[in-house]
Amino acid sequence: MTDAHAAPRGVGVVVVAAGSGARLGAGVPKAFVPLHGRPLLGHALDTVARVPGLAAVSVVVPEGLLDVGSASWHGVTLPAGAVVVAGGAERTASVAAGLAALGPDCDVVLVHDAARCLTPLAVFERVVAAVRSGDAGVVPGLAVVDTVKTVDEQGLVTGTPDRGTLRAVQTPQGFDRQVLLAAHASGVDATDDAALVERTGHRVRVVEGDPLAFKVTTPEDLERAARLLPPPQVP
Ligand SMILES: Nc1ccn([C@@H]2O[C@H](COP(=O)(O)OP(=O)(O)OP(=O)(O)O)[C@@H](O)[C@H]2O)c(=O)n1
Ligand SMILES: C[C@](O)(CO)[C@H](O)COP(=O)(O)O
Repeated sequence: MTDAHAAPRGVGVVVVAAGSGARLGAGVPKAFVPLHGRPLLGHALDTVARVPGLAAVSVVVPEGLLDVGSASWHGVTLPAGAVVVAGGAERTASVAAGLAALGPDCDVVLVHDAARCLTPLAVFERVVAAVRSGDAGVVPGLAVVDTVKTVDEQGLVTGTPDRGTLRAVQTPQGFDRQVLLAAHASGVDATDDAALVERTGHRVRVVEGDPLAFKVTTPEDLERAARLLPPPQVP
């Protein structure tokens, strides 16, 4: 856990962008689909570059898009010093690859979905502040507005959890770096990084998320993002 008495080092951010985007069905990997003329990944990185205390960034992309080096890499401007690495077949493997590529200068790590490309900076700041306050893991979340049912394989309801105890969680998810490394060392797959940390017995806190941190998953989500993002300024 981050030592409250040691001088804090910086914040590292792993941006996962290696998914195929099957549900979006755009014909190119989702993070490289344009939104107002620029890839979702570029929009996500605009905000990552403004995270206070930023010390390292790793961007995880599909193997076929590792051709970094051109001035405008698939229309994406990388934050200074960012490294680009290949992802894995599942999100967990992509996060592990990005985590391994982060430089030594960070003690707090944020894991962020490129697909949550409109996440406001304030969410990043809330997550970092909570990790720095001593929580091993911190996730942004929103209260659930629908009643949620658990079901069996036949679709029969097996229970109705108390809605007041549920949160729909988003990214960036923030962690003490050593805790996240240990959690990923298990090699287990999970739908988010906090679940891996929870399994190691560490405390994970939920802070307030933001509706703008929604994940672009379907064509309708992409249309919604286009409506929400102010159009680019024409000189
Ligand atoms: N093997 C994978 C799978 C997902 N991701 C990233 O994890 C985030 C959340 O995943 P999701 O929205 O499910 O993206 P896709 O896997 O691309 O979507 P789909 O399931 O529709 O193919 C995205 O930024 C995606 O690029 C990744 O880096 N590596
Ligand atoms: C990490 C995540 O965005 C938190 O809500 C989510 O679990 C990713 O799920 P996906 O199926 O990989 O999109």
